[in-house]
Amino acid sequence: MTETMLDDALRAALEAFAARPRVLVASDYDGCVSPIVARPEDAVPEPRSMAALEQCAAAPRTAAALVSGRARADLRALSGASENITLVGSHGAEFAEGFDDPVTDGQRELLRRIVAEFRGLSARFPGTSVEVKPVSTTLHVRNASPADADAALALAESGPASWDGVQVTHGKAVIELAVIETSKGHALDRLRAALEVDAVLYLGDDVTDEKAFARLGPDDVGVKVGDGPTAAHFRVADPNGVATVLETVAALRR
Ligand SMILES: O=P(O)(O)OC[C@H]1O[C@H](O[C@H]2O[C@H](CO)[C@@H](O)[C@H](O)[C@H]2O)[C@H](O)[C@@H](O)[C@@H]1O
Repeated sequence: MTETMLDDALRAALEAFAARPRVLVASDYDGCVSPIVARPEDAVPEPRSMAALEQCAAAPRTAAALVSGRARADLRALSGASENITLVGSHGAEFAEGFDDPVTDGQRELLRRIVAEFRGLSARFPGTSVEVKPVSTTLHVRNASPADADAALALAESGPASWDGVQVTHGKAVIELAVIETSKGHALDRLRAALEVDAVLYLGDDVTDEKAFARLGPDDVGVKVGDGPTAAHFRVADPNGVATVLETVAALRR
């Protein structure tokens, strides 16, 4: 990939951020560190981004994290992140220690029923697929015809998405149903407190990242990746821009 130029305002914000004593550099995974691809299992990271994130994690008084909708174990396997990078899965709910609250038998049973519904839908609509995670499941429609994608999503909405205890997230060519509350904003709050950092940089491309951007303060930097409404103050076009942001911060913190 080619280098992306950062605009002057973003460059200045990154310099001010990097001048803070203790910082956290955190990013979403899919659509940021990895480009969006047809099959979720093929989402490998942009090498420049992972190298820069590892450099940040190794720099003095600098923490690095990936905060993803993925199952934490899948995030570890796909990203190839070292133990130096903090991984948070399940849209901000899944830490190395597990979930904030134990997942109940009732929630496990609800998830089992949702997965069964999704598998039934997926069997009816070619090109759709089901991803099962510890507290949620995702119906993917990226590889279905537009008509089949719309029909599958509509049936998911009117079916399991309407059940009691189900949290609905709309993402990129997916609908995701969780049996616990998830929030990347909560994840950032928890990381900020645990790591005792003075400022946070967060990059994200999807609707779930807006909960993280909403938790950023005046000393923090939020970078939206791609188009769409956002609470972030800065924007880059694509994962190539993410790599440039991370490389810039890594160089400033070295
Ligand atoms: O929070 P993220 O790290 O951005 O994870 C969000 C979801 O990402 C994955 O799905 C998305 O990426 C896939 C691979 O590029 C793409 O095929 C799919 O259409 C996208 O929605 C992942 O599969 C989900 O589990 C995550 O929730």
